[in-house]
Amino acid sequence: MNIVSTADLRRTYGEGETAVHALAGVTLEFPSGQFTAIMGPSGSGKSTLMHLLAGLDKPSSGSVKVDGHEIAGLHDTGLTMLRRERFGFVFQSFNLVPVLTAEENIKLPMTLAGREVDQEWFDRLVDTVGLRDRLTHRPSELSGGQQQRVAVARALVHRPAVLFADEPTGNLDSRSSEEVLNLLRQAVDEFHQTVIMVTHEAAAAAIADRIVILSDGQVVHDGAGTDAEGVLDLMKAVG
Ligand SMILES: Nc1ncnc2c1ncn2[C@@H]1O[C@H](COP(=O)(O)OP(=O)(O)OP(=O)(O)O)[C@@H](O)[C@H]1O
Repeated sequence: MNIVSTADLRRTYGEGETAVHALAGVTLEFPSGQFTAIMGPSGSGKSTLMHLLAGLDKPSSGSVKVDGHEIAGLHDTGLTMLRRERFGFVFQSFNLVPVLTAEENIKLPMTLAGREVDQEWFDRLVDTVGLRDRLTHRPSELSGGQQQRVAVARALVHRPAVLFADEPTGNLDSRSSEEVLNLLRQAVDEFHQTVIMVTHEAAAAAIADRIVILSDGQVVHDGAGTDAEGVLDLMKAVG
């Protein structure tokens, strides 16, 4: 089953001669339980695509469906609800709340939604991300890798339909990157999560089941995952 799908998705910034076609007709399907890496050169439309998929921006034309329902026409409150209920987010800049402890940060999506935290799930997440002994620490007392692991747990605490990751390893050293990527992989393999990750790092994309490459706002490659060398070859092949 497709959790998210797009049809002829377009997003144009500006008008007339100066218009930028950030997305120029993208049709993609994202089945449940798949780990997709979205790649492409700078300015190819990766962030624009992710923002549209996640209901953070509205398309100029075309369709975005979540669970088979069109979201392009939803009002802001509807989109906010959708994001809160169905999506989890991990960004390059961890985006944790500085005054909250790691535990409070992880539980925040539930607190905001006024929902009870499933303690068993919380415990499993905390053990998976390896932060049991850091739960009372504030973000400033954690390393970058630890902060990103808090962010991953936070993104999963409400069991989202899709976890969106935007350059999740962009601010991390290679060891922390590997830890965070392995966590995302575990989320797919063990928790049957669906992950859509934007990255320009071949080593990061190599963890995915599927590689989508954008160029000038269009899909120029959509195929099975491969190792880092294979990803680099793909990137070269599409120019
Ligand atoms: N708010 C905006 N206003 C005008 N143009 C924009 C805006 N956002 C993005 N663009 C343009 O749309 C195109 C796609 O941008 P986008 O950020 O989606 O690319 P990207 O692949 O994510 O790039 P990067 O890897 O550098 O983050 C670029 O040409 C960019 O300059």
